[in-house]
Amino acid sequence: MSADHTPSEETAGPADTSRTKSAEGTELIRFDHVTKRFGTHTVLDSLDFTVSSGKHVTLIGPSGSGKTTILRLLMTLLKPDEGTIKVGGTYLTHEEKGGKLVPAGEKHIREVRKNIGMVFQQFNLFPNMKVLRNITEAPVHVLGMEKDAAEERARELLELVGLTAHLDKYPTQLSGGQQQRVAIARALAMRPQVLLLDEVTSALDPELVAGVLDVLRDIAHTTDITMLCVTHEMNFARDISDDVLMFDAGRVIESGAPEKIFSEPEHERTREFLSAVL
Ligand SMILES: Nc1ncnc2c1ncn2[C@@H]1O[C@H](COP(=O)(O)OP(=O)(O)OP(=O)(O)O)[C@@H](O)[C@H]1O
Repeated sequence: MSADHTPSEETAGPADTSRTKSAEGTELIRFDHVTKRFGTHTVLDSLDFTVSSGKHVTLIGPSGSGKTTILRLLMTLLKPDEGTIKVGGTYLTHEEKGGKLVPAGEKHIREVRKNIGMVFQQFNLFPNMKVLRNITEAPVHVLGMEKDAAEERARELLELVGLTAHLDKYPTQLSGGQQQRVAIARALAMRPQVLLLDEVTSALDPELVAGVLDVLRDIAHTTDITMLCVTHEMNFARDISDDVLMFDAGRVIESGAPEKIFSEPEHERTREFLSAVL
């Protein structure tokens, strides 16, 4: 579903964000016949899609169409009722034991999930830790990074998100937009292969939205990280996406390059949705 993307040297920018380099264009995320129900409500209906390494893929569609559910499945905050999910060629939902596929255990899930970083609507920073420590905490305690190396990396990332002057502050001393930029730096500090962005500006005051989107545009254009993004910011989606997937009722009804989806949508539901949001 995701279009091929020609490898480009210019994507190897100042913040090399991938922990395990995988060749650009290889399959990084795979959903195979994934069904998710809440009670009798089928939110994802035998969903198939793939995201290739290095791509920026945006999920759009009406409220309740299942976009956030996809990100929550990838974060293993939810489990699918049917189907399988792979990240970097490894099952997230299952593991192979004795030649058989069995439901994944906690250890396996933790290992695969290290490849995935997520930024949520609410910034979810540790309130009792200063900005620098918010960013170094997981690399030190989860990846086992040396504290000095983690701090050096955190300083680089704070520069990337424009917050060098604030590293010694507590989250409550920052604006919502600044807190969200710390959350972005914190996610990148784990050197994930894929960054999941779930409506990261929807909890922000309008005047703070542009600053956060600019930082994400910069990351999209100067690093080789794969992005899977749910957003209602259509101009942002148009700017950063290699592929846009239009969801309706738990299925992808249309997909393609942003120029095609935004300018010449084929599906009536896509046209209706875009005319309501653009
Ligand atoms: N934990 C849950 N329990 C019950 N229903 C849920 C749960 N999480 C999501 N849903 C329902 O699943 C459907 C899809 O939700 P989801 O958040 O994935 O939609 P979305 O496309 O991201 O919508 P939005 O754009 O409004 O965020 C909605 O009808 C929602 O109410």
